[in-house]
Amino acid sequence: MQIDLKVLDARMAEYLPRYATPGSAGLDLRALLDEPVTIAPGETRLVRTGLAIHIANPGFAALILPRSGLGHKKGIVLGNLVGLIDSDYQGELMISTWNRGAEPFTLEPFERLAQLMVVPVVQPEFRVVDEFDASERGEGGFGSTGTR
Ligand SMILES: O=c1ccn([C@H]2C[C@H](O)[C@@H](COP(=O)(O)OP(=O)(O)OP(=O)(O)O)O2)c(=O)[nH]1
Ligand SMILES: [Mg+2]
Repeated sequence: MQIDLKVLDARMAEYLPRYATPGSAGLDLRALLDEPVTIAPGETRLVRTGLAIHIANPGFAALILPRSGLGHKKGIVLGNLVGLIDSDYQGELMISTWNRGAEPFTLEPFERLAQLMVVPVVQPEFRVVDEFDASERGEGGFGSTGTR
């Protein structure tokens, strides 16, 4: 599959997203910054990537996810928890960067900050009914099958 990609800032041309290994699900996204930025504990900053994609096919979307190492060790995750990139979005990919940790974090220009995963999407039609066909679970939820 191919997805159109625009390089919105020439500095990103040498950092085009690529799969790090043959089995990678995600592509690292880098921070487009003029200089290092320090994000205080609790602070959220919208960080540019300098890239835009147009997925075009409504059967796909992309998710922006945290990088595990930054998230676990430094507390750098996403202010929206997960970013959803619609197939018709043509604007710049932006990373809502939340320092949920206890220490200030200095983000360096072009540092790998988050990752992008392309996923299949279905857009079902909704058929309004009065009753559902019976299922084993029925309406049980929120621990109804036990907690361990
Ligand atoms: O982390 C993110 C999340 C979203 N987007 C872009 C792509 C997405 O297609 C668009 C809209 O995102 P979403 O629908 O989640 O936000 P919204 O608050 O509902 O905005 P809108 O009214 O534009 O749909 O913003 C990003 O660049 N980064
Ligand atoms: Mg929306």
